[in-house]
Amino acid sequence: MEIQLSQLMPIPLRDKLSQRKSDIWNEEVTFRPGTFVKIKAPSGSGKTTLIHYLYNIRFDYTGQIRVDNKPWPDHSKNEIAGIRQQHISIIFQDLRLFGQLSASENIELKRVMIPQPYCSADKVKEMAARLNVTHVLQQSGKTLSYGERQRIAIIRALSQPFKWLLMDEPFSHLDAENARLAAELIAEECKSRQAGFILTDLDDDQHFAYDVKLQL
Ligand SMILES: Nc1ncnc2c1ncn2[C@@H]1O[C@H](COP(=O)(O)OP(=O)(O)OP(=O)(O)O)[C@@H](O)[C@H]1O
Repeated sequence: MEIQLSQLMPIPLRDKLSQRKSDIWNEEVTFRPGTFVKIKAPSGSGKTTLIHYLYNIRFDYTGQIRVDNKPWPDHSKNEIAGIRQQHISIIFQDLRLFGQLSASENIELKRVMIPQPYCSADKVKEMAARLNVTHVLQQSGKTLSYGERQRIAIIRALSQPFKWLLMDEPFSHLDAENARLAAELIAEECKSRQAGFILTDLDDDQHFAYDVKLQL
């Protein structure tokens, strides 16, 4: 599944962004299937805005985003729901766990959303063990530390099928060792699905062998 951007520009940021050079804003960009893409940008330059455009939950832009060769607005509601269940997964910067549900229930909601779950309950346990969060699985979302929330959000995103994984500063609350463990798991899961990812971050990093590096 290819994602193509054509002359994409956030309407509220047009004046600010048109004054600086970007590899993405107002350019032609194609994200090829299976590629590991890093998008680097300083704070406030639109990383979250871009991720929300790519996931089709924010629409205040000019230009076009084509998913599977079709602009987002031309997809029906059912098609969009299907793409989010089967083809595009996401780790939000603000994580978006349900505070009243346990960590385990937060993951389970996503895992069983599709009739044939992609990933088994044992696989979830295995991922939790690898990311050192087994001990918080029964804890409510609102009592988790941000680092724990981030790892639960990563596991939740990996528990569904996808061809693209969108990640908005996915290691911002993790220490170096836990970030390394999370990156290793994400890379493995992407490779096994022949999936790509689009990751935003503030700075350079060595977490992945990126195929493409872009400046926002
Ligand atoms: N709906 C909106 N209307 C106007 N301005 C907005 C809107 N949403 C975000 N902004 C502004 O757009 C800019 C980019 O915001 P965004 O959250 O995308 O940046 P970011 O690169 O993800 O930042 P950070 O690294 O701090 O998370 C910010 O200056 C923000 O204040």
